[in-house]
Amino acid sequence: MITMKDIIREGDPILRKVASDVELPPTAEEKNILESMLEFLKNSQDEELAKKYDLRPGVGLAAPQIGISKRMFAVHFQDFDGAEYSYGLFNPKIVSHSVAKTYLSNGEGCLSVDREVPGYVPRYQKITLKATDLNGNEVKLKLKGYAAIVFQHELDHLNGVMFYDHINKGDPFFIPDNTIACD
Ligand SMILES: O=CN(O)CCNC(=O)c1cccc(Cl)c1Cl
Ligand code: NI
Repeated sequence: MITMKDIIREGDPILRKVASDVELPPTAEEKNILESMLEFLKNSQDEELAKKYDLRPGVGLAAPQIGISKRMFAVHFQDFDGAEYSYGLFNPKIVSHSVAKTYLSNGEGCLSVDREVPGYVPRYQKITLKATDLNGNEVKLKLKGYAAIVFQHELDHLNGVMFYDHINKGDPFFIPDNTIACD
């Protein structure tokens, strides 16, 4: 099982690389890895298991964060209106997005960043994302608000982007035009 010792921390160049496409169909090993990433997220959100294995909670995990520079990530969370998202995705791609942006009023955090980085992280408010899921099916997801934010945080990891790259250097709590809080 994946534990915190497997999580790559900032400073490791792999977090700044553009990850490589996964050749489809994925190998059994690639599927096992993605399934273990999803299992980590579920474990990290289970009070007993998180305590037992000293896991920091996460709603998403991208392969570069466990040292694998491949275009795959897992998400496991409920959004504010209770919709559940639990996916392992290969080669995710944003195919369209809103002009409008959104952000979480408490900012973002990252398992690869062992420090608080305060500030708003403006992201597209709505995205349409295409990918191949763990069962080998093409999925097309229309996401907005918190779900859109989480998927964009993970997709950033596949492109070597960290959440704090989006925080305004001069004023971390600057709110750009066309940007509204998601919560
Ligand atoms: O890349 C994934 N992680 O680093 C897992 C830890 N961070 C979170 O769960 C998290 C927390 C707040 C906002 C967002 Cl958008 C995310 Cl994703
Ligand atoms: Ni992260």
